[in-house]
Amino acid sequence: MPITLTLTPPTIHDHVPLFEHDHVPTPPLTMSAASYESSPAAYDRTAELRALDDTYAGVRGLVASGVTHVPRIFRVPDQHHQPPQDATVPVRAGQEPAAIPIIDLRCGDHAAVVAAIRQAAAEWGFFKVIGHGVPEAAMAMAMDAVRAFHEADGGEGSDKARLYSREPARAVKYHCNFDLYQSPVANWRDTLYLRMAPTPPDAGDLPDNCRDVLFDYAHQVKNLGNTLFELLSEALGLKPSHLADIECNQGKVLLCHYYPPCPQPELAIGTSRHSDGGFLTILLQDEIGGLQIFNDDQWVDVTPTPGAFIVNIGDLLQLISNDGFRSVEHRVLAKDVAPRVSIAYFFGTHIDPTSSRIYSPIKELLSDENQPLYRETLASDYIKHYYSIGLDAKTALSHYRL
Ligand SMILES: O=C(O)CCC(=O)C(=O)O
Ligand SMILES: [Fe+2]
Repeated sequence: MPITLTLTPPTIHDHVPLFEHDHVPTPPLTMSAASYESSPAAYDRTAELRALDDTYAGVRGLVASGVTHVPRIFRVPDQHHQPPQDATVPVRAGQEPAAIPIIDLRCGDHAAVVAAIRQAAAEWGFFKVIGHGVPEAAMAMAMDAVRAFHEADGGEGSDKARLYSREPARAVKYHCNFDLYQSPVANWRDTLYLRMAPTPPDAGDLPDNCRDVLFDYAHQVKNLGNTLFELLSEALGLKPSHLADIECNQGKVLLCHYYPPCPQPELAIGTSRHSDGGFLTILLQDEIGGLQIFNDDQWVDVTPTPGAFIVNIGDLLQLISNDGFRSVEHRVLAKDVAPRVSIAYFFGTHIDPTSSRIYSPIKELLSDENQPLYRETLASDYIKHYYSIGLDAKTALSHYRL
């Protein structure tokens, strides 16, 4: 299977404190639990990344092989668990989620819903929605299908082997870390990637065991996304169709994540801290937990709420709203209890690399008191920039700040 790799030399890991080993073996470049008990002297990060990639089996395959220690490519530097540089207080994990708003879209009071969304998007950048109209059965079936895909064997001829790729042009692919060779820390996570729009994938490309269910799920969540874009437009004081008119909802990507149980969760991270690059994300998580957002100088748990979706603002919506809405950093902790499944549905024209659309702060929102905070950007340039950085930094948006 052809895989195009862009290799970058290791960075932060050169400075990570090394683990103590009495014995210094040379790790073979094959995928086994033993090969990942790598030693300080023999550590070749790029080779180990490649070794993992070459298995086509991801973190799930590693765990299935019986690994009992977190391999170094996944080990998080100490500073990773610290807040971003501008924060002033230490991290406190395990916060109560008291203030993350839960918004009932069917409450019957349209103005109240718009006001709640305005406040949540401006203050939190994250909120949960209930009364959203997506049948709970469709949500449950999608989660089961994603779990089944990831837990299936990855041997020759399997869907996993067929789909394993990080080729940008492919609409349907499966891989371990889209930014494996860019980011300083490999995440304890595998992902099935489905680009649903602007061009829908061939049905035949989707794995047999989740094709119909995920198509149906994507259809339902697309409708919810359209509703949310209308509400968000109104929340900005614009006509309901404004965000759709400027094509914020055109590109659509589903990321179906699987976080295998981690033998040393304190040494690894499920998803490194990042903000989402697009306009809007609608996330479904199972009951395991681990998602946190960085709010008010601390990490706050986004606890599972049965039947709810989590909605968050992406970088480009922060840019065009001229900071009216916030794109907030979040991360997923590794857990040792059980596998965790989540499905993130991203909306953003920028996901289409051929898009020639330019985004800048929306003119109707600007005034003498509200001067533009960002320079304009070609949608495709933004995404290129975002992907070139990889997760683990919030520098993509700041690059465009005036
Ligand atoms: O798995 C999750 O809960 C979050 C995933 C996420 O943040 C992302 O895909 O951007
Ligand atoms: Fe995210």
